[in-house]
Amino acid sequence: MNTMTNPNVSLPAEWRDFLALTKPKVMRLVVFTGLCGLLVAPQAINPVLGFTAILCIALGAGAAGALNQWYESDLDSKMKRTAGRPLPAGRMDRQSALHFGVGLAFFSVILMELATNMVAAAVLSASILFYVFIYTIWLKRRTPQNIVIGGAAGAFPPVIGWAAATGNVTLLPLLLFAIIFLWTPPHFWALSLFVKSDYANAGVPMLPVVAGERVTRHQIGLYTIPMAAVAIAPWALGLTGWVYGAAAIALNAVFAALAARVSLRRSIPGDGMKPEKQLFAFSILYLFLLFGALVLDHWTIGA
Ligand code: HEM
Ligand SMILES: CC(C)=CCC/C(C)=C/CC/C(C)=C/COP(=O)(O)OP(=O)(O)O
Repeated sequence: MNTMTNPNVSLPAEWRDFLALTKPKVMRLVVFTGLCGLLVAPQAINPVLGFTAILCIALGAGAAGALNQWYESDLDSKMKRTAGRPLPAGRMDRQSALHFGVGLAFFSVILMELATNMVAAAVLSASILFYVFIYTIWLKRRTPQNIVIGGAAGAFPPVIGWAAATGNVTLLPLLLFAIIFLWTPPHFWALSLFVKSDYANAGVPMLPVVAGERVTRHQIGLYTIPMAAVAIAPWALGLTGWVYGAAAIALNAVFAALAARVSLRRSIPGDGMKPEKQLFAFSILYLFLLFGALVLDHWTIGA
C-alpha cells in the first residue's frame, strides 16, 4: 500500500492507537480554526513560536480527546461508530490512556506558556478542562443541552491562536468563538438525527433520543439564524473587509438553505437521511471555508 496516501500505515500499531485517542480527524478543524485566529491577529508572531502555539493547540485538543475516551470507554463500547476505538476494542488499558491524556495536557499548557504567554496558556487549559469536566464527565450523560454548553470547549481555539500572538482577547476573537459556539448544535444535531439509534442504545440523552426528531429539526433551524448573524457580524461591524463579507454571506446562504430543508422535513423509515447527511458534511466545509476566507481577507485587504 502507498504510505504517501495513508501515513498511518507506517506507524507501529501501538502508536496508531495513541494517535486514535487524540481524535485526529475532528482535531484537523480545531487546529485550523486556531491557526486562523493566530494568522488574523494584528500582531505578527515569530514563526517558530507561532508553529509551537499551534502544536500546543493540537496536543491540548488531543489530550482532551484521550481523556474523553478514557472516561467514556463504557459508552463507546455500546456504539457502532466508536466500538473499534483502542479502549473499547481492548487494544489498550485505561491506565495508559489516562497517563497519556494527563501528560499531554500538562505538556501542552506548559509549552504554550513558555512559548507564548499566560493568556493563551490559560484559555488552552480552560478548554481542556471544559471538554473533560463540563462536557464529558458532567453534562454528556445528563442533559440534551450537553453539546450546547459543553460544545463551548471546541469554540476556544481561535481565541487561543489570537491570544498566542497578541496576549489579549478582543471583539473579533470573541465573535469567532461565538460562530463556532452557535455552529456546534446544527453540526452535531444533523449527525445525531442519522445516528440516533447508536445514542439510544448507549443511553446517551442526545436531543433526538430525549425530545424526538421534530424538536431536533426545529432546534437546528433555530440555531442557524443567530449563527449566520454572528458569522456576518465581523464584516458588518467593519472588523474585516469585503472578501470575508462576501464569503460569509454566500456560505451562510447555503447553510441556511440546507438547514431549512432539514428543519422542515420529516423522515420516513429507510429514506437514507440524505439532507441531514448533506447538512452535516457541509457544516464541516462551511467552517473551513469561513475561517479560510477570514485569513484571505486579512492577507488581501488587511482590515
Ligand atoms: C460538543 C460538540 C461536538 C460534538 C458532540 C461533535 C460530534 C461529532 C461527531 C460524533 C462526529 C462524527 C464522527 C467522528 O467522531 O469522527 C463529528 C465529526 C466532525 N466534527 Fe464534530 N462535534 C462537536 C464539535 C466539533 C467542533 C468544535 C469541531 C471543530 C471546530 C468539530 C469538527 C468535526 C469534524 C472536522 C468532523 C469530521 C471528522 C471526519 O472527517 O470524520 N466538531 N463531530
Ligand atoms: C483546544 C481544545 C482542548 C479543544 C477542544 C476541542 C474539542 C475536543 C472539541 C469538541 C469536538 C468533539 C471531539 C466532539 C465529540 O464529542 P463526543 O466526545 O461526544 O464524541 P464521541 O462520541 O465521538 O466521543
